[in-house]
Amino acid sequence: MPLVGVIMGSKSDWEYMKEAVDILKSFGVSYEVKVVSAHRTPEFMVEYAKTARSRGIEVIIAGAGGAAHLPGMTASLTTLPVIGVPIPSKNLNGLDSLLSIVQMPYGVPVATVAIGGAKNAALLAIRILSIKYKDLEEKLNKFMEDMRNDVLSTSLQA
Ligand SMILES: Nc1c(C(=O)O)ncn1[C@@H]1O[C@H](COP(=O)(O)O)[C@@H](O)[C@H]1O
Repeated sequence: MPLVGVIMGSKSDWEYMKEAVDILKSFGVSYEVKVVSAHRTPEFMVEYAKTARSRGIEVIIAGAGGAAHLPGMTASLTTLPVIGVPIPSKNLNGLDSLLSIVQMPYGVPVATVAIGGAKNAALLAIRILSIKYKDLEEKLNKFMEDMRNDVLSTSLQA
């Protein structure tokens, strides 16, 4: 049963959202991936969000671009944590996506990452899951240690 639901407004978002899936895979976290659109498939979005918790999903990562209503609308239909990924858009470089996702009204939180920040969305989902799954805490410690060593071992030619 998947723990993370990765959803996106269009298959055109996949080039960005794939990065979240790659991180989940590298941590051995189970996931499902679906195209769900608040605009184009509103009934499916309602069904997806309302059944997610009972199907065993614990965190939802939702990516959308432009008038990015999917993350907020999903958060309005479930009590699960929703992490929003603003997808870089063609005309406004994702600033529209960012503002659509981040400015949620009180009562319906969406944890918004940077424009195109799908990798951090996955890492945040894993941090949330690590409260319950101790093996993930260990893997996160290792990930951070590797990152630290990588930076500290960098030598630049002056
Ligand atoms: N923002 C949304 C929603 C939504 O929020 O429900 N559904 C599709 N879209 C976005 O429209 C953009 C263009 O989609 P197409 O490439 O399919 O035309 C995508 O970035 C998608 O996330």
